[in-house]
Amino acid sequence: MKLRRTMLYLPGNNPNMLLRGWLFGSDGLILDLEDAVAVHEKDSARILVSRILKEGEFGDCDVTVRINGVDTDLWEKDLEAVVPCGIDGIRVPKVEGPETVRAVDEALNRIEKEAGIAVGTTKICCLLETAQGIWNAYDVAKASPRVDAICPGGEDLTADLRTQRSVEGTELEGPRRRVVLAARAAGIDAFDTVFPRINDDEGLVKETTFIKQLGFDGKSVIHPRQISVIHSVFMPTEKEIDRARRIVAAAKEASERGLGAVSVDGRMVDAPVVKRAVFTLTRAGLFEEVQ
Ligand SMILES: CC(=O)SCCNC(=O)CCNC(=O)[C@H](O)C(C)(C)COP(=O)(O)OP(=O)(O)OC[C@H]1O[C@@H](n2cnc3c(N)ncnc32)[C@H](O)[C@@H]1OP(=O)(O)O
Ligand SMILES: O=C([O-])CC(=O)C(=O)O
Ligand SMILES: [Mg+2]
Repeated sequence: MKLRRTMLYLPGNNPNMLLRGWLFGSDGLILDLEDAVAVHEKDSARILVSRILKEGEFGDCDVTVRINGVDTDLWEKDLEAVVPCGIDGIRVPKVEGPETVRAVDEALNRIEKEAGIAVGTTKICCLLETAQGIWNAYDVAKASPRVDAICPGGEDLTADLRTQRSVEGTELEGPRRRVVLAARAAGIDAFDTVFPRINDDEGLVKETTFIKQLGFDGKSVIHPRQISVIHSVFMPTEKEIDRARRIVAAAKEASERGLGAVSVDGRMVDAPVVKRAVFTLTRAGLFEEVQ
């Protein structure tokens, strides 16, 4: 079991960031070949990323690569360069519908076979950054068993919606709710978009608190200083952990004694309450207590 609260973007043309990115404590890394890389550097970034995947260090981070969009002539070359290196997954930008996922899935099948990697190993995280992509969120999430997460891409999406990113995030509220709903219906993870104001910790806490409440599992990150801020919002408080432990213990005892409903702190404890308590302990990293 592994938490995926923060995924740090590392520009694919920046050797310093690519080599040191794993040291900052994020749960995952996204080596980026798409929008962080200028058009004239696409080939050199692909070579650099592939080399660093082979020779670099990544600790326990979930390692993914954001490839270029399927509307370019770069995405298959990207896959061919990075998939044989043995990564956890790829992030596909600007996914508009299930057919995009199926095209990537087919290419992955071929590349994994040729590389002697078990077919299906490389997961797909889909970025939904157009109105059409958000509209098709559930179909995208179900398009291949490789899809293990979907996320709204707030920067591109606000451009497509003909609006601007506001401090309050009003313009992203509907898309975010739809992405979480689609992800949960499909049984996969939902990650939130990046927070672009790197020096605004207060704004980041506010946004993370909001997206956590909506049900997101984590957030993409552009700067190392954002990681601990997000982790602290996702970390349950001592009080929440204590209560969750007592709920799980009471439920266990009730089941051993053949009892149905029990109460903790004067509140009925039934199956959904236990489920939420287990989730709180999981989020606190107390995996052994929920086995
Ligand atoms: C809309 C989208 O598609 S978002 C995804 C694509 N965008 C990206 O990947 C951008 C990722 N982020 C960055 O490139 C940078 O954080 C920037 C350009 C926003 C700011 O960079 P800087 O001005 O260098 O920030 P700052 O001076 O605060 O950096 C402090 C240190 O953190 C390092 N750092 C900053 N961002 C990152 C990062 N994403 N990954 C790893 N290290 C980083 C810097 O290299 C610097 O290290 P140093 O002290 O050894 O020189
Ligand atoms: O949120 C992300 O992953 C970044 C992105 O591509 C966007 O916002 O357009
Ligand atoms: Mg984008």
